[in-house]
Amino acid sequence: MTQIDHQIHSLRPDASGSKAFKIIAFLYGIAAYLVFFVTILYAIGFVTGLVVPKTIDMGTDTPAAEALIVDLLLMTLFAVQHSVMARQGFKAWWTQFVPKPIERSTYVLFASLSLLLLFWQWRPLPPLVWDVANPGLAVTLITLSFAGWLLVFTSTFIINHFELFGLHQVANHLAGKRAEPPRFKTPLLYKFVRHPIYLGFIIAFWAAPTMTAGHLLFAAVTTAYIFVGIALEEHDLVALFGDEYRQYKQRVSMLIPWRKSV
Ligand SMILES: C[S@@+](CC[C@H](N)C(=O)[O-])C[C@H]1O[C@@H](n2cnc3c(N)ncnc32)[C@H](O)[C@@H]1O
Repeated sequence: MTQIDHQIHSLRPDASGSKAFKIIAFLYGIAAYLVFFVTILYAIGFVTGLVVPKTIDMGTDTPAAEALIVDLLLMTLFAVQHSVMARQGFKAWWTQFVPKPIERSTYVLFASLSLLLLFWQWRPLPPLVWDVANPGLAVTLITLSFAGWLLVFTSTFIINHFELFGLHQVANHLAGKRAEPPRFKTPLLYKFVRHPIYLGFIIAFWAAPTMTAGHLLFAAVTTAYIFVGIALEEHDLVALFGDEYRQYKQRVSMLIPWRKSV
């Protein structure tokens, strides 16, 4: 058994546990999923500036330098939490304390809470970088942004929405089933790009008719973080799936379907 095989084995949700624990774990999984769902809906409003009470261009009036530091700290907190807790080594360590069936739900809950903290504490940076005056172009950009969010949602369902957000694991545990080990998949959009979810986020963050300095900071830092996240994720995927993933990387672009990219 390789080290990775051992880690995967140790991450599989345990089919054991009392009925009461299984029910509590299931309810916890549903609660974590609902928190995630509210957070992602809020994220759409936060970035597009629509519907929600506090958007990326609202918040406490703060001197620019202070706003820059606060916003960078909030994004760093999210990036560190999101990346560190997703690594196989970290999962193998913390499942000594967190029951395996609820490991993914706990990850989803922590990621959602750090995003909610970002939305709450975000400081606006109002200077305009661009403001599209042409109504047709403005509508095209906002439509493109929603197309980005749609790409994110669709891709999660294509790869496995309920497993990504922990519901599959708690439902399996409740039913007394052992989870299957992770499988390499290239369904639909994954045949054209390796990271359609991340592509959707990039489109959603950049396609804005009004781009303030604060929004630009958010789009630039999250895009940089996505590239770091891809490097870390692909390192793990190569360790998990070996040549299958190496060949996939050679065959299929990272983000842009019509251009072979690394
Ligand atoms: C948030 S999803 C993002 C998936 C992909 N990077 C994207 O942008 O669509 C991250 C999870 O998907 C898994 N994953 C990514 N590509 C995969 C593939 N081709 N087959 C199976 N799992 C994959 C990773 O191991 C990780 O647990």
